[in-house]
Amino acid sequence: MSNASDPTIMSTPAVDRTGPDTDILLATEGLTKHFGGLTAVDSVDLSVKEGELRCLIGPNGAGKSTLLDLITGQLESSEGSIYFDGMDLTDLDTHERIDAGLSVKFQSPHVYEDLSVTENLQIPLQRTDRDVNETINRTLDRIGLSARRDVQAAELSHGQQQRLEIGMATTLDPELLLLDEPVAGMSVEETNEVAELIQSLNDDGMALVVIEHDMEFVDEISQQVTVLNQGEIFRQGTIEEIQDDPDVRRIYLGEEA
Ligand SMILES: Nc1ncnc2c1ncn2[C@@H]1O[C@H](COP(=O)(O)OP(=O)(O)OP(=O)(O)O)[C@@H](O)[C@H]1O
Repeated sequence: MSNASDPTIMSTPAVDRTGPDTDILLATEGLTKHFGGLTAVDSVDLSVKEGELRCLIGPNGAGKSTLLDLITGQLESSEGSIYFDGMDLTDLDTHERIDAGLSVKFQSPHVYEDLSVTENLQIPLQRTDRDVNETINRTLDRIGLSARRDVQAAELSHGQQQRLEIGMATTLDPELLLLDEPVAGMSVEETNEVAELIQSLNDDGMALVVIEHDMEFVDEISQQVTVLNQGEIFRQGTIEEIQDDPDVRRIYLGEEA
């Protein structure tokens, strides 16, 4: 989505940071969140390029989920700005951010267990003029649940519920999908299925930010990695650079440098 035709938005700095003249899709600037005396996210400048797959890692309590909640608007920032696709999202609510092209899947499944797989997928399509049947069929194919389309969501395995929720988060083809620990508690087979799904979404051009603890999974899916520690960006680089960095091993893996 682009607002290049809107002169009021063109005159804002957001367009310089994430607009049509740059390949940066999301940029946070000085993003900060205080909880009382604790600074959970501390002056974070995070950039995500169009079509990029970036993993966000870091020790427990590093601020990963808080950063994701600030980007989606679930939490209000204490300081700083969030730019996305030429717009300043900082003061927009979550629904407006979704309309702008952001989507999120939180850690635990939020599917409607009493509804069928297809009925769950219809929920995000209520406000769209898309061809619902075509969109649902394409999504079912993408998440590998075509054969289970009429099954109640309560009957699905944990891994299938997670894939259904990724399907719900992607029916509207967001430009950026944020995933919080998408393979937590999954078997190896379920983890591999989600890895394939994430890669196919990325192959289709979707940018993703994935919070993850499982380094094997990060190694499998990731192009770029950001390490958060004590609310700050500690390192950024490729998975190889991050894995070989002795300071990252010390803070993240608990090893001595
Ligand atoms: N609503 C809240 N009120 C007060 N403190 C909070 C709140 N949410 C998070 N925190 C604190 O902010 C810090 C960052 O938490 P956050 O959950 O973002 O870390 P995380 O990197 O996602 O950790 P984990 O990997 O364990 O999920 C922690 O010290 C946490 O206790």
